[in-house]
Amino acid sequence: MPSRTILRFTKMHGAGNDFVVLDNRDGSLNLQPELIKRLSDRHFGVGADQVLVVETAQSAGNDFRYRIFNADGHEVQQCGNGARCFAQYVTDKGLTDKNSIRVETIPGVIEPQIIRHNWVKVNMGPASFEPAALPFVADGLSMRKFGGLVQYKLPVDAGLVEQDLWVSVVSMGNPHVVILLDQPASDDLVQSLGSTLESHPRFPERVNVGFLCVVDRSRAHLRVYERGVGETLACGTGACAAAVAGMKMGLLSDQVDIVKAGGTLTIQWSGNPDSDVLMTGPAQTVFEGEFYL
Ligand SMILES: N[C@@H](CCC[C@H](N)C(=O)O)C(=O)O
Repeated sequence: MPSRTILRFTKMHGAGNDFVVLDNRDGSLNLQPELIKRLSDRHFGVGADQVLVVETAQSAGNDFRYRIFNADGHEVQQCGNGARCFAQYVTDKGLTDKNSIRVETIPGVIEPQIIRHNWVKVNMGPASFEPAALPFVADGLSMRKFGGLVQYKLPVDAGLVEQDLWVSVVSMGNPHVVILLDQPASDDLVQSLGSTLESHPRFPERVNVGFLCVVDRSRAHLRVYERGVGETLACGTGACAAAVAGMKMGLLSDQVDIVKAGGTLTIQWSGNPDSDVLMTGPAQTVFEGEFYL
């Protein structure tokens, strides 16, 4: 029997947004795009929307470093559902005995807190509505205000939709465009408009596309076509972005349940520009395994 190099992993999900979680505290993993793509592949690999990596913190006072890779192999800045799974993972593995941890990500430190087993609240830091933060090239576009939120008139040609579309942009450390609809988005709309906007030239680093439909002031439906993945059953930063957009528009209260195909996340935000966005929801281990490299 030939010897095989084995990569141990944990499969997790947060509201159906699924992850392969790797422990790289010793820095030994070679996290090349090819490996990420193989792990994420639903037919030839484990299957995941994102690969999450646990590393040691680089600054004193922080507990861990958290790296995130989309299924297409690209490293990205932030992942909300992943943040809850990250906290549950380091707790389950006994890597910390703290209830609340400080976790380094590319845009800054986030603070997940275990509320109870498999239920995590995360301080995701502030939202930004500045185009440059995504980045989004807004030059020359018409703008209007919806409540306190700027909307941009974006020319789109996406098969089903060939028109000017009013959109808002939000950075949760990673880029989001939010489209407000009167009714929940159809599959066709999410696929055609999602894929077109994800790589629209106005978003040079591509974008996550959220389709928001408000039910009442404390509840909204959301579908997200994620950058580097396609539509997922839930997107945590997408829920934060859509919720704060809806709050700024005056349509949602300061605590809202965002309902997605895979589950519901609760988002809280005071509305002050510098205040942090809080996200609460599930984080579940599914299985552990060994991947043959
Ligand atoms: N599923 C995530 C977001 C993951 C990253 C995103 N696709 C991006 O490219 O920015 C979440 O729960 O936030």
